Amino acid sequence: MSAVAQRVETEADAQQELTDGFHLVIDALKLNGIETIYGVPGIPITDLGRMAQAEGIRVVSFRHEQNAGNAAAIAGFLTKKPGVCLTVSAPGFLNGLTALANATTNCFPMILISGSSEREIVDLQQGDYEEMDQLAIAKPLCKAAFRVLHAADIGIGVARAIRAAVSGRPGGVYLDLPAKLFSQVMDAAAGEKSLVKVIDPAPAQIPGPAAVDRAINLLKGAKRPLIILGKGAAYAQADEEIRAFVEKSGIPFLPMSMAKGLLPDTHPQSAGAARSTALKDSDVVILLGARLNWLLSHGKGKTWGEPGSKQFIQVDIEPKEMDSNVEIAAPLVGDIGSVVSALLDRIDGSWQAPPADWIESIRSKKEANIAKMAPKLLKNSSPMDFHGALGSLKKVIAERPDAILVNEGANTLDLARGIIDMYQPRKRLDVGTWGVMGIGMGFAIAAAVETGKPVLAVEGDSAFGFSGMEVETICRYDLPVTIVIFNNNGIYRGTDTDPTGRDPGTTVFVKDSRYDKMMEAFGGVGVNVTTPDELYRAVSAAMDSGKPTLINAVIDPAAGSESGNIGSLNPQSVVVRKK
Ligand SMILES: CC(C)(COP(=O)(O)OP(=O)(O)OC[C@H]1O[C@@H](n2cnc3c(N)ncnc32)[C@H](O)[C@@H]1OP(=O)(O)O)[C@@H](O)C(=O)NCCC(=O)NCCSC=O
Repeated sequence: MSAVAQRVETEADAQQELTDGFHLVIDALKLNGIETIYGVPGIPITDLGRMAQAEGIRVVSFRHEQNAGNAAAIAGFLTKKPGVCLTVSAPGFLNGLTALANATTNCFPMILISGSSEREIVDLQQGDYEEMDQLAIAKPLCKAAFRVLHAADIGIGVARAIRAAVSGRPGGVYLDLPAKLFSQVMDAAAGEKSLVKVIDPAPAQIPGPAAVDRAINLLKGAKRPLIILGKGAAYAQADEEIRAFVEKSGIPFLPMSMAKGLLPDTHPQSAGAARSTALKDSDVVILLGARLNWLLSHGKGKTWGEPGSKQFIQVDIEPKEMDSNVEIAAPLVGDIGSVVSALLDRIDGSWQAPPADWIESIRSKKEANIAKMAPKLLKNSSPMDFHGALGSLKKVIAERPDAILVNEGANTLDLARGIIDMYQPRKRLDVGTWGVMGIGMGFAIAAAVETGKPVLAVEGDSAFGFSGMEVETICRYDLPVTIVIFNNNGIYRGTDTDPTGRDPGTTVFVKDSRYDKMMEAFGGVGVNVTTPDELYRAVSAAMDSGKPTLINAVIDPAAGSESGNIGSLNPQSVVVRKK
């Protein structure tokens, strides 16, 4: 019981049991099955964290709110329950907001709960401690934003936040809790009654029969059909239905990055290693929880072959997603599980497998690409190049298919995505829709906390920098996280120079840094490796030990290309200035 609640209890009728805002927030979260809070303590939520811990909620305290927010977001993706991030007011809130916006963009259910300063002072702009109109700032960056002013409304506020985060298209929700709310006191029985258990927070959305017919007819008429699996399909946890749909239909599938493993990358129907062919030559494409955004070249242009050569079936829970970039011939609005089950029912005796020449053209392209890649993965050179190092990590994951792979960087991301095969759903967590750097340690921590599985975070040296201080958090909570830093001394590569000779080049870091020493500073294991063989041995040992480990993998500073394989997004100057 908080000091305030205690004092009021002794002063008032000793028979009357009281509760306060702190307890009501905790009770509301617990009632709705929230088992973990990710956050950073401070005014005015320090006691909330302490009390939540005392009440049995797992509270994971971070060093920076952005990382706590990313952890909450990916916890939401992994569990289909909203991940909760708790922050202090103004600056802490703003630090968490990047993660909230990223969660919304990626459709991860998350609730950012921030303490805030007094309404009366904020609204008159009288300069309160950490004064900021947080609700107004959060609104455009999330699905919904709520503020609770009275203890009796905490139950409703938490319920609304949960339902908004997980129903329909999931996303980020902001819940503003002013400092004064926490010490508001009310009768305990009335408080308990005011709590709301959210029933059926994400109701199934069944597709209309006509929409299913339209999609099935299109698929039946296709000569070169393709299934694209997005992270929405991974989120849905309809793994068996999706697998059955792919296998019974016989249609080749192409997984987006975080959908890898829904079916194993080694599955005979995978078109992952024949991506260009699959996109360019297909005639009917069914998008399962994948959006036609930049990652799919907006469904048009040379990636997609001849203009007009494509017809799209799109499965999405959000009707407004349809026709966002190109015409969708067969929109299928509903949740992935319900839609796939409906499609599956229609794959009956009259279904014919796709034409053999289509299957063969994907297979031969795939085999050619894999054969071309194979020798590069076996190179045991020192310093390492990306392919040699990733060849080692590919083996590590093949031997531990239930491990979770977190991945960010430029070349480190783009090459790992293709090279490291995934075998199980929701085991690959990466930069997602925005291609955002900084998710690494937050994702790794939540993956370990939520699943208890070994986590391998494969990080570019630049990407790691955004969340690197959380290695202390990993050591403090003794989490089974192995971090590999691909250290090539800079962003993209480590060879740039300042043409004026005054400063370091804008994309380089301190040469030959030893990131492994950071881990040792906090009692974890640090290892420095220079060959793929050493890397394989060090990562295998770390993952088997379950001890927090950071492996500094020395990569040739000249290895790597600008922006990995999305260099075309980087504008280039067309003017050469005369000196
Ligand atoms: C936009 C993309 C979806 C598409 O990239 P593409 O290069 O077209 O495809 P990728 O999937 O990367 O595959 C590249 C090629 O490798 C082939 N490929 C894929 N897997 C394999 C395996 N296992 N073996 C052999 N070859 C393979 C694939 O068929 C392609 O060849 P072909 O079929 O022959 O073409 C991707 O680049 C992406 O997800 N980018 C996000 C990057 C990001 O977020 N960066 C953060 C910012 S970095 C900050 O600077």
